[in-house]
Amino acid sequence: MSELELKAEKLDGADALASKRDEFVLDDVVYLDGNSLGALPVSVPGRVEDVVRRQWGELRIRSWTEGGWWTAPERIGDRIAPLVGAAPGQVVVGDSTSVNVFKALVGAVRLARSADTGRDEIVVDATTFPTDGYIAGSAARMTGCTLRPVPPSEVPAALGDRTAAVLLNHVDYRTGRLHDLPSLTAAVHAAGARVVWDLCHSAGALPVGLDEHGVDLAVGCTYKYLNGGPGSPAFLYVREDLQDRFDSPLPGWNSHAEPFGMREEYEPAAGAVRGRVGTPDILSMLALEAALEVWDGVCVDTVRAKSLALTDFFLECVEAYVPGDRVECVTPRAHAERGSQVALRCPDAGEVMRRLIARGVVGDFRHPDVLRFGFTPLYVGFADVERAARVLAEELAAEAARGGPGPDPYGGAGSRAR
Ligand SMILES: Cc1ncc(COP(=O)(O)O)c(C=O)c1O
Ligand SMILES: Nc1ccccc1C(=O)C[C@H](N)C(=O)O
Repeated sequence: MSELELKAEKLDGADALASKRDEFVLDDVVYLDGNSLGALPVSVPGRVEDVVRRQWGELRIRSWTEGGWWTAPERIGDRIAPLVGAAPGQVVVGDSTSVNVFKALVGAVRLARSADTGRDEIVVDATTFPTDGYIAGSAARMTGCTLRPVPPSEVPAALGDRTAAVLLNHVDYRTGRLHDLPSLTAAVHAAGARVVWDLCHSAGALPVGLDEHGVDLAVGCTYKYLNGGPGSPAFLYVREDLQDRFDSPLPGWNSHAEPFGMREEYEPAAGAVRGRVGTPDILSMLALEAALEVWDGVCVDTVRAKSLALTDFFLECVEAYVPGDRVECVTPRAHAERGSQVALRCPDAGEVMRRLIARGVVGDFRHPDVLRFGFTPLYVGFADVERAARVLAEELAAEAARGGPGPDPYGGAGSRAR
């Protein structure tokens, strides 16, 4: 056994979360793509079977009330709340992240304007995952605002009297950079504006502290580190003291104070329910509820500590195994600036990733040249990390022996990038 294999064995032996892996359906693949689609928790198939056969098949309409379907969005929101540092009553589950970005951002502009009508700018993370940028553009057009894309580090300097709302990513999907949520939130507030945080790449991976840091609104998906399944519903956080003034741009009947009153006039419900829109997607939602059971007894600080240990160890193994100039790490080394992934730039990343996947090391490729490896502390171990780095080094060496990078597998176009 090599020194790093021995080290991996020792780290796995001391891992307080090691037994969690058995709560997931995994084979001998090294799965480092939980930042795109989390693995399947063992409890989910049985629960989905019950929801479909018994709750839907036998109880039918009674399940909306007796089976707790109607209140699932708030109930499951309260299960997610402690994972993102929120007290109960502020998180609701439903719709996609994209839809919740829209609700939150338009809601944030309306909140800012209720105090100062002169605010007419939306600042958006210039490096954002595309959907947030597209939706911010539409939100700006709808609200008569100007859209200002700004790199997160330059956001404080860009804020002013005209800023209505700021949309930021907690962790950059491509580089894995963790942005400073407390200080950026404080800067936005000092300028009199409202902030919306996209937590897709931090929820379930690291402490967020929404209440502690006074965040206004936040959204996140549940299919990455929360393992809710493909397309599982997203969540929306509206801070308690803002809920009465939160004016959703999608005021569907599910957010009405009295949905079954079927009244002509809209009267928004109190609390997190105000963030709902239409009928919840119960099958996905209850699959997510089952998936969240793996968090019972798990502390996010423990998850964060293991996440940093995993990414540290991956960087150590890559440095030891991979020739220096072959890859460039674009994920910050500083723990305070690192999410739960490592992104390596490499000239023919698409082809390299294809080869890694063929050898049982599953990460993903992000346009134009990034190998992305996500580390989900609940089911990734240190031996996985060592193996991934070793296979990466072997594939890069094999490629060099073949005469270097081949042609760009995507022909230089972005169509295959996700
Ligand atoms: C930061 C971020 N926001 C939003 C999304 C996607 O939103 P949706 O769940 O609506 O597809 C993703 C990933 O898909 C993401 O990484
Ligand atoms: N929802 C998906 C559906 C299909 C394929 C990927 C995704 C992702 O979530 C991508 C992810 N947001 C990313 O950070 O690249």
